[in-house]
Amino acid sequence: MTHPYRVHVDNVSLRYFTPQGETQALQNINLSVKAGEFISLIGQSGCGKSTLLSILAGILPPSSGTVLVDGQTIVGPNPRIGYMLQQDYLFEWRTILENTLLGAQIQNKDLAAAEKRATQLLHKCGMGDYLHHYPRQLSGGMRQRVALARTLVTNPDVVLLDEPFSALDSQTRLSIADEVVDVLRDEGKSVILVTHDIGEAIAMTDRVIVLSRRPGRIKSVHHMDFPSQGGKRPTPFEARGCPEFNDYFNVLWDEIDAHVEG
Ligand SMILES: Nc1ncnc2c1ncn2[C@@H]1O[C@H](COP(=O)(O)OP(=O)(O)OP(=O)(O)O)[C@@H](O)[C@H]1O
Repeated sequence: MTHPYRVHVDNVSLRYFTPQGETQALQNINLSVKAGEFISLIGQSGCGKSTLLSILAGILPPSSGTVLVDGQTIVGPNPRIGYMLQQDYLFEWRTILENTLLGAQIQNKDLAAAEKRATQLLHKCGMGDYLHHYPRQLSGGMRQRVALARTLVTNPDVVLLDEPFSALDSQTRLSIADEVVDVLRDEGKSVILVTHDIGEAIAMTDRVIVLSRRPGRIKSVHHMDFPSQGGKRPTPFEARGCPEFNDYFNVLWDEIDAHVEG
């Protein structure tokens, strides 16, 4: 059965309970993502972006509401959902290929098939010459490319990206954004990106969702429509050169800034 949306967040709220008291982190979040669509979540620090991503990943149960992937309720970590974090968490004693295979081993997948896919993915991510290197031999950008291949090796339908480039220098960020988007679009994934970088959200995703100050609610939704270049959406780097980029930036800046004013 096909569902109109790959991911559907239905009225999700989350309240943290600690010895210091309660924190209402998210309130009545409704959101859908189509197959192959890229969205981003932006908002002030503490508005609940990472909390929402943890709920989507199935590692934090919502206090109320549900998350569905193709109509199926997410009740825990799910192989259909891949999660790429700010830190790459590569194991230093495993080669690049062995690191990439990790998820497939944990999920008891056919290892010969997984090795073939891992090798293909590493080539696709520009790491084909480094299969038998160790993480310490790689730059930060190269390590994140390996982390992407590792996230994709089990072929999840949905990929969650939590500030995936924030540990990288600005030049590397720009080039890796192009490569990551290229691989994820080519693989047909649905992507949910959390970032503090408004430019990254505009350049990389089809829709930017602004969360309000805590408790996080959806404040506004913005479609990033760029004129196609050669029949395709411009790459993140090309998008930054389009006049629309500055227009979107100003709108989103105001959205977040206006919010600070209260
Ligand atoms: N484990 C926890 N226990 C209690 N409160 C928490 C916990 N994790 C987060 N919070 C609180 O919930 C709110 C949302 O936090 P969250 O980390 O999701 O925000 P964020 O938008 O991702 O922030 P940032 O942009 O700074 O990473 C914050 O007020 C935070 O202090």
